[in-house]
Amino acid sequence: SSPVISAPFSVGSRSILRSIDKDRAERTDYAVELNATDFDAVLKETPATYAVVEFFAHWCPACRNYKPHYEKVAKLFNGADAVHPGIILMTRVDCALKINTNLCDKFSVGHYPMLLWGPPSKFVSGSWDPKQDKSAIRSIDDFRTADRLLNWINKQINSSYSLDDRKYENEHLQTNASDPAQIARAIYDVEEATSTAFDIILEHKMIKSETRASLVKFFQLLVVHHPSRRCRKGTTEILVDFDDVSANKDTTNAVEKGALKNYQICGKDVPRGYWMFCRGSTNETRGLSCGLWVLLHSLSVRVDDGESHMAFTTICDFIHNFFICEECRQHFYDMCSSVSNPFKKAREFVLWLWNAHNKVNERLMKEEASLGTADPKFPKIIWPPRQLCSSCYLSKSRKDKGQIDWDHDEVYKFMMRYYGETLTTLYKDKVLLAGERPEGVLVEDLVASTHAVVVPVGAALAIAVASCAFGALACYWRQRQKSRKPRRSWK
Ligand SMILES: Cc1cc2nc3c(=O)[nH]c(=O)nc-3n(C[C@H](O)[C@H](O)[C@H](O)COP(=O)(O)OP(=O)(O)OC[C@H]3O[C@@H](n4cnc5c(N)ncnc54)[C@H](O)[C@@H]3O)c2cc1C
Repeated sequence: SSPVISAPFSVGSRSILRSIDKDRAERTDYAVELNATDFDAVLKETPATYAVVEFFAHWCPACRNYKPHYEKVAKLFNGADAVHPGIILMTRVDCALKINTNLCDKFSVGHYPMLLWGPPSKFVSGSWDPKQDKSAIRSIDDFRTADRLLNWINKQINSSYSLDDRKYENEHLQTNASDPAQIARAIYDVEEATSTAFDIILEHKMIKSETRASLVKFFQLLVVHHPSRRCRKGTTEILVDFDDVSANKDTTNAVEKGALKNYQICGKDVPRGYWMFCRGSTNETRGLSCGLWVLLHSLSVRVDDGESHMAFTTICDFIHNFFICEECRQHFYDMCSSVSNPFKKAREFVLWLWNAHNKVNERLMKEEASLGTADPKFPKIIWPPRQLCSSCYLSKSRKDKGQIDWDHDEVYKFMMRYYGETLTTLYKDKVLLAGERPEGVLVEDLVASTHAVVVPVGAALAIAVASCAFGALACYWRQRQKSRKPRRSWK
């Protein structure tokens, strides 16, 4: 029988998906444009050691002329193909936008463009005053050309970056495709994809009585296995209250009333429009759909044998009901439906998803080539390439026959490493746990340092009651909770 429930609606297309990505991320530029709503969040979360903020006004001709210089430097440090990633975050704030007036005032912006430099954390809820002697934030006084700006930076941090620096590029491969360490940065994309997907579900009013169960199941999967701690935490909060906000009432009504809008699935500080691993070289490519794939793979490598088939149906149902790209849902649905025997081992599920993704890659490879819609920097490839995992290829692979002989044991090992160990929460627990929490709920207790979840008795019960009606995964999950020792009692 089919593992998925039937689609109750028909929305979306690839173009919608792309326009959403486009709306959400201005990705033609390397410097990240921030505004008063995301300034603190982005600077707080960036893994970079230093930040440059350019305050400008979009009407200012000098700023327009300066932009190519600033971008030249930003290109070295920002984006998926940065030559020196993770060191300096280059940003800009348009002070001509009303929303940014206070922000620009706080940093004493008196002329355009004006550039400030400092550790990202110092900009968070920060200010700058030219009269202030001792400030971790400094004004950059020599930045008129790309060369001069880079020189100024080099002097600050004793570096010798050059505008001519080039990353070693394999002839056929993208730099990020051949560097296994890059996936560690994808934790941000997985968070952004989770948050964006949830927003889309709400914006498009996709939670209906027919789809509700599949969302709850997916949330349960996220609570236990999402690679980001703060997404596990946020999802738990939603799940604990999900019945209150949506069950026993008309779900659509509850959603329309905005009850779920108050919940932020990965917390309030998740950066937006900031795809790191999934940043395309044009506005129309990558972003959300790349982030979703990475999320799905990172879930697949975290489930146990006993959960594998339920995780599979949960993901199939979720994509089918909630992925806004119609064509994608349909193709994925077909692949899900062709699985006839339940998975017994997590390995089978991991490899199924890997193979399904490669089937999509193979199809899109041809389609994008004929339509000219490929991201020139990230053409589709059959994955993983040899450069990433040479042992995944059996030595006698018959490349000439257009066929790859995979060593599936090696592929499995590689997937576990790549999406498991390497892709994991980077930030400090303390910072996360300082966040607000709903009254009486010690949500941090729900999230242990491993990917297992430790739930205080009350919360376990609340979630179980809210979810057990929806199927085996919930009950299985509930049992897992019961068998774990609560760290602190529920208050
Ligand atoms: C479930 C789903 C179905 C989709 N179906 C369609 C469709 O039918 N038509 C369509 O036009 N678009 C579809 N998309 C979007 C499309 O697959 C890509 O996500 C999008 O084109 C962006 O491509 P990308 O270059 O960022 O790489 P993606 O394909 O998004 O991959 C993201 C990253 O995952 C890694 N990766 C690549 N292949 C594999 C693999 N086999 N196993 C594990 N990791 C891998 C790579 O590091 C890659 O950069 C779908 C997306 C999803 C999530």
